[in-house]
Amino acid sequence: MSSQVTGRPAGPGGTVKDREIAAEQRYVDIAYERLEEMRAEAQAMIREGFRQAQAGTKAALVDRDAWVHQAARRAQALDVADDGLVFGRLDLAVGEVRYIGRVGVRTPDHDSLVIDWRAPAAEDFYRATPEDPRGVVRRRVLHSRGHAVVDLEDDLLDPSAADGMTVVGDGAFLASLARTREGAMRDIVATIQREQDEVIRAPVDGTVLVRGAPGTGKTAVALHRVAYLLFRHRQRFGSRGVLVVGPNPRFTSYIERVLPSLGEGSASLRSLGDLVDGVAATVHDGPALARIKGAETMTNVLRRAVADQAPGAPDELRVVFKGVVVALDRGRLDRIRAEVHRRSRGSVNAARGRAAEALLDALWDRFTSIGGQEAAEAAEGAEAGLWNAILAADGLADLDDGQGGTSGDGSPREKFDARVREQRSFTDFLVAWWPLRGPLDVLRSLGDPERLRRAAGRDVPREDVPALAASWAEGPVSYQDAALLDELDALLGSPPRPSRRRRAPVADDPFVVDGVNILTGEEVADETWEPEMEELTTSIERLERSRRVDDGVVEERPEYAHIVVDEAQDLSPMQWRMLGRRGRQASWTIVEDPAQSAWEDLDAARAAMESALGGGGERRGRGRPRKRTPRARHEYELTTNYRNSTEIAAVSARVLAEALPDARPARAVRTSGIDPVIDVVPEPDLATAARTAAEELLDQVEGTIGVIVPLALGSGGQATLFDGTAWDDAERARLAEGLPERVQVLDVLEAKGLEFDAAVIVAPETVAAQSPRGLRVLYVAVSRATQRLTVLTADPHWRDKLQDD
Ligand SMILES: Nc1ncnc2c1ncn2[C@@H]1O[C@H](COP(=O)(O)OP(=O)(O)OP(=O)(O)O)[C@@H](O)[C@H]1O
Repeated sequence: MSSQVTGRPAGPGGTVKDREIAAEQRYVDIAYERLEEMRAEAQAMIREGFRQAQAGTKAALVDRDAWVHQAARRAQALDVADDGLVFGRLDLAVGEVRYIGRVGVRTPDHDSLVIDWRAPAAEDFYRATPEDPRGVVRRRVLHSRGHAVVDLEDDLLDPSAADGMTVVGDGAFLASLARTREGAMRDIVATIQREQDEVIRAPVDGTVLVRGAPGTGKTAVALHRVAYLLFRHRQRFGSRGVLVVGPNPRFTSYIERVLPSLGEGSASLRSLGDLVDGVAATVHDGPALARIKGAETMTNVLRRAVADQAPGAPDELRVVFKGVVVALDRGRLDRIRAEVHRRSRGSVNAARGRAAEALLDALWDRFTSIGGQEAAEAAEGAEAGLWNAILAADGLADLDDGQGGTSGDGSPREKFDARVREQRSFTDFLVAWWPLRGPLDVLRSLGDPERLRRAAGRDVPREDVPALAASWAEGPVSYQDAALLDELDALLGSPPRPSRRRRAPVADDPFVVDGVNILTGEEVADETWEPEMEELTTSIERLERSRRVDDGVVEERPEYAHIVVDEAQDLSPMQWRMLGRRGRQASWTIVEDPAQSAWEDLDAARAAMESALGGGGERRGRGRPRKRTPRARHEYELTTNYRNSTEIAAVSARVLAEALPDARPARAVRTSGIDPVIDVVPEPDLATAARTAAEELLDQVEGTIGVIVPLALGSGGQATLFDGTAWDDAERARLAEGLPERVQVLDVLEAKGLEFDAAVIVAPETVAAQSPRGLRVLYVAVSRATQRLTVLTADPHWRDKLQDD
């Protein structure tokens, strides 16, 4: 066996490596040429499709539609291959060579030039190891800049079969891990490791649960799995949608380029704070409030809140029928409301019609019980008698039609209903007494401590009511509130949206007031009724829409076919319910690290997660509840830390040992030779010291620097901060003032899932003390940096805890 190793001078062509690079470049050039042709073909197909679509009949349009759609997708996918089209090569023992790349490229005769990384034939690239070479002799990674191959790295997997094969490499993979972080996550398509690939290609149905310590690639892997699912099961996931949920908008903007760089722009990326349309949470509740708001018992509180009398609702209903005044008092109205709520589970707004019926029933009961019917008949009889006398005197016929002396159609009850419905006093009452409410109205109404006390029952300790009410009375919506708003939305049922197809006007409908049907909230057309038109959504239309998606306008769907939940360890039961409603039939990918959990009651969160994954959660939108089927579960653990240097990983391992003595840290693979700095600073000087540390780091690293401070706990009964520094927005802005953009000042919760070249952790003792799970939150903070870590503490014990013995 002989194989050459890089670096040796190799005559006029440069080093062995240079020659190998040149050879690969020739192949890559051919692949790019073909890619250009394919791109031109796809563009031509789209142009032609649009041209024919404009001219053609509907049937022809549908026919053409499919291939236009295909072509458009193809063109989109080909666009992303501009950078690093080919990144891998496999030399198989059978003599076959396979090139692996971002997209598949074929010759006009359909021979494969480049295999898409997600295709089955590419699997060996990620799975082969020296212990299990799977027929691979050499695996080569090509590093490119644009179209140019700039470096190579080989793994010899089966030396016995490598006769004459050149092997080059100098740790380019490890070097790539140490690269500068530029504030956005990058795809790892060329260097996915075997254990990661198993997750990416895990079975498509059921739930994939991935655990791993910080930096093991959980987020990266989850995103690559989305690209894989969309590639291999486009029909299922592309049309019904994939949702990726992260902890906060900072995180979603950190990861948002990964999928487009893999050619997938169609997944919806949302944070827990903006998952509900129209809601953008900006603040975190302090731990005490978050615990209350996140607990599943909140569902009881919210149910009671929507069933309570709406603010400003009238206490009495009065109508007049045939001169008889019929009234319902507060007690009676309360009983009616309770009964209607009991019968209208899940859609309070849509129950207004039922409320109207119940009121009419009660009014009729009241009318008959006070002898109104007889009084009305007597009055009618007297009136008719008088008329008959007048008509008889005039020689005209008797008014009596033989039907009992009353005029008009229907039974007495029907007449009663019709007359009452027409009365403005009835319709106005209905609108005020059973208003069509939005989730935020209801939540804000709980800002009234008295109302909240009624709704809270025994589900919220009395002493917590004032702080809870204060947090809802005014101020911004918090992350936990977003889940409550979603719960309320499910309870209330969205008021029906005005339909695109306008309804035919219903002549004389008493529930239509000022052009709006007060039972449904729907606009009712007056003059311009259009008959129902056949709806035809073409791929061309969808394509237009998906362009908007690329521009950042992603439509929220009521439900998705697949949901990815990142940082799942932090979800409260109420947040799981919010997700469950969006994935009752979905398959799931859940990534988490229980050791990083800020949530106190992990067992309750687990139970809520199981319920969400099992299809639990009320329906959003309409439609019949679907049958639940047991979900398969596939569990994986990622064990290698690709983010932190071994030196930084050692500090985070010490925090982990404090937080969870039995937990196992991941194995870091890259040693930098740079020890973390742990300094003791007097408390009042912490902010200044943090700024100075950030300024020093600006000279030491090229990429991003995160200054991670304790939580700014706001109003609402939470603990405030230790003396000296309140880490609120103003203080943070002061700290960041004048520093370049690559320095970010953020709190420990915002830092979730992010990474920086360098991190400054301020006041670990405060972070640890801010909540019962403070040590785990600190564990998150110290595991953010790739190259350099500075910790500033006011407490010498903390230096001793974190420092190497
Ligand atoms: N196979 C790989 N090749 C190259 N880089 C990788 C690989 N796997 C992970 N990384 C890099 O390691 C870093 C950490 O990855 P990621 O953020 O996905 O980890 P995580 O497990 O989600 O961490 P955390 O729990 O802290 O959020 C990222 O910069 C990612 O690009």
